[in-house]
Amino acid sequence: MQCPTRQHEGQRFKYALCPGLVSERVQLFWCSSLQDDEIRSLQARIRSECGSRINAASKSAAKTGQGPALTGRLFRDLPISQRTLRGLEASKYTKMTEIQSGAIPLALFGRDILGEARTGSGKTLAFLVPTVECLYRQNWSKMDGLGAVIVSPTRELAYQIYQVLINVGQEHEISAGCIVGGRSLSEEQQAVSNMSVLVATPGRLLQHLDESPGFDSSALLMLVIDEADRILDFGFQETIHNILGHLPTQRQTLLFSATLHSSVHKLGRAALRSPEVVSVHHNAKSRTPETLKQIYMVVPLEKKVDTLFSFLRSHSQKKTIVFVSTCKQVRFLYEAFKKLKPGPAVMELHGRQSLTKRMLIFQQFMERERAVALVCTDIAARGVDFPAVDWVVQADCPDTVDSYIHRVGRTARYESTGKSALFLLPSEKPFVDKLTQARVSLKAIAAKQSKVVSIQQKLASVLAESGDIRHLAQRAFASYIRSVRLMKDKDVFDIQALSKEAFAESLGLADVPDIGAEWEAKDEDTEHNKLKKRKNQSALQRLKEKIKEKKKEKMRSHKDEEEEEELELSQQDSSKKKIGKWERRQRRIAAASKASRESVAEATPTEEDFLQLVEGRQAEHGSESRTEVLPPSKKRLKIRKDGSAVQASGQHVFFTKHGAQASELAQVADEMRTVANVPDEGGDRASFLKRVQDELATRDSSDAALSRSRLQKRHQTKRRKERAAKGAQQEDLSSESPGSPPPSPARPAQRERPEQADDVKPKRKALPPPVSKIASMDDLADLEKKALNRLGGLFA
Ligand SMILES: Nc1ncnc2c1ncn2[C@@H]1O[C@H](COP(=O)(O)OP(=O)(O)OP(=O)(O)O)[C@@H](O)[C@H]1O
Repeated sequence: MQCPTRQHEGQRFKYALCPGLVSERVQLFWCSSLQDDEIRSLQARIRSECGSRINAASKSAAKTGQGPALTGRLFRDLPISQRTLRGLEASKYTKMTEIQSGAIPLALFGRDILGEARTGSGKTLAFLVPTVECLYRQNWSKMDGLGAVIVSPTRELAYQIYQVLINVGQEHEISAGCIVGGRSLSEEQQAVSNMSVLVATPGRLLQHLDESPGFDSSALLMLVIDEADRILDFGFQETIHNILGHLPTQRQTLLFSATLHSSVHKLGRAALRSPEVVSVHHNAKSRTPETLKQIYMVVPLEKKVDTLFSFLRSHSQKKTIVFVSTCKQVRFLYEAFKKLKPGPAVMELHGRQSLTKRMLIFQQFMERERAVALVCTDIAARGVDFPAVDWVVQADCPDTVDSYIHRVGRTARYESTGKSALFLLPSEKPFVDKLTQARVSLKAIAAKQSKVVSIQQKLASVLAESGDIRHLAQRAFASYIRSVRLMKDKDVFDIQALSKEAFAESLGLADVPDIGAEWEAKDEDTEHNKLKKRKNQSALQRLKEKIKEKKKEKMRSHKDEEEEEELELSQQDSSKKKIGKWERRQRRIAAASKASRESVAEATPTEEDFLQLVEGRQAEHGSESRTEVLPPSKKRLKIRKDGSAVQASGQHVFFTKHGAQASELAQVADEMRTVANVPDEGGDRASFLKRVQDELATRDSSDAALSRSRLQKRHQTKRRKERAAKGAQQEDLSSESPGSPPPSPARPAQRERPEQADDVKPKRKALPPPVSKIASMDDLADLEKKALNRLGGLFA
């Protein structure tokens, strides 16, 4: 089968304004004058060389299976134009890879191709060279409408293909553009009608085919579907079928994929006509490049963030790509790791970023040679050709073996080497068997625990400082749990095996975030139905439902609280009923007496004694410390055993060094310190109490001595008076016997109550009854002696 031919005259210099991703002017030079001779000779060569090589090429391609990517065949040996050759050489492409040497001759000959080759094996050139050549040989101009279209699953990949196209086609005169979602459709509409080659994502291409009036695809020569497996994974099957419906059936189609699954074959059947299957690594020992070293680590969920951080820090000079399951995880890890110093240099790439930002990061990461880690979702998993990536880390287990292969394919591309690490939860270990069955061999490695740093505390403080990052952590938590819930392969993904508390803690969260009751539901069918329902709802409806659900939950919890309160009250009531009248009265009396005791206790100087004595103890350390301990309010305080003081109102007061009341936090800290220091302080208190007792005893005995001497004085005065009176009597009544007058009742002076003596106050003995009559001076002396003895006994 030969390429369809079309002849055009008057081809002149063309350039194109790329209407999609890149707004710069791109010039693709096409032959300024038709070189009919060259085209004729090329067609003759293709007929003879490629036609004869058709079977041999596909057979040898299928046979090789392994070995170096480059075959030794040179681009210059191909029947291709000088312009394409110059473009290839300018881009440093001289030797062909296996997929290129297998697919290009067949494609030049005009055959449809179903190509399968490992990641990084050069599929892009395998379809770009035939595309450019096909248009060149047809003298294609913008007047002919759309000549070739290349469909790619992602914007990044489309942009990358577009760049290779303008490099390889730099000597040609061709208009090319890249159209992807995320830009204004109307801006593109005018430009697309002038394009000869378009690189497009499926959705946007269909939109133009449907809605752009000047967009003529009826004469299309070549359709390329790149990363077909990915396109199908993204759910573009229907879109592709609709696109096919717009395109002419008489066309050449090239379909490339890293994996040829039944679904890809199915698409191939719909899109291709009698294709040549070029599967260069079909029989290879491994489905991944030999230059790729692969390891896996079993990491518990709660250790994952620590392990990832430690890994990146210890590989900080490498260029690394980290894959996680969701955009929210990317956001959290990026923001959190940025805050942790010293940490790795990180970048983020995910689908929630604006197109401009995505492109900017994409470009920046491409240009960085080392010492950077790109945290991303599967958006960067397929086809994207970042140069010189040292490590691919899959922090979350991929959904399928194919996803794994695509992810690791971001390193060890073309002839370079690379390494990959897969983190698996203990419950995800069956994934290793699946990889082994799919001809992917990897070694088990354990992280050196001594090298794994725990960043949990640091994360907790980052989250405490920043509400935004805390919010990101909560969302990352929820989105991860949901992603595991949604995974189809239940042999590998077990939501029940996830320790949510520990996971939340590992992200620095104090509580387990609410992920929505529906995600916790265990019933598969119910869950499935709910998801189905959610899918069919509009975003607004979903939001409304969410708010409703939240409100309901609030009401429920409020009601629960109320119910609990009610229950408590009713329990109190019922217990009240059970208490008898007599007991209630007893309780009232007890409560009243307790209250009066407390009020007495508050009024009693005992508390002040403690306070003073504390002051006294403080005074041992100097007068300054004595004043520091005083609370500024000078309210009466009760000192408790733990060193805290209680105001009359019952509120705790803690003394600080400065005498002021400490803040709530400091109070808690003081409380903790007090509790922690109980043994020491207990020792202090014991000696302190002993000192108090000694001092009281000293004071008591001095009081007793004072009282005794006062009493003695009083007695002496009395005796003197009595003697004087007796002498006078004797003078008056010289006949009467000598002696003292009877003493007045011996009342000891009221002892002054020592202020601090309450606690050690001895019981007072009853005083002797007053003596009414004194018989003689001897009696008086005897009485005095007895009284003194009694008083002395009182203070002994
Ligand atoms: N013939 C060649 N000579 C030198 N380098 C090449 C050649 N072909 C491809 N490369 C380089 O190899 C790398 C991988 O090529 P390409 O992106 O086309 O691989 P791929 O098979 O499409 O990978 P994936 O399946 O991951 O998309 C690129 O950096 C590309 O520049």
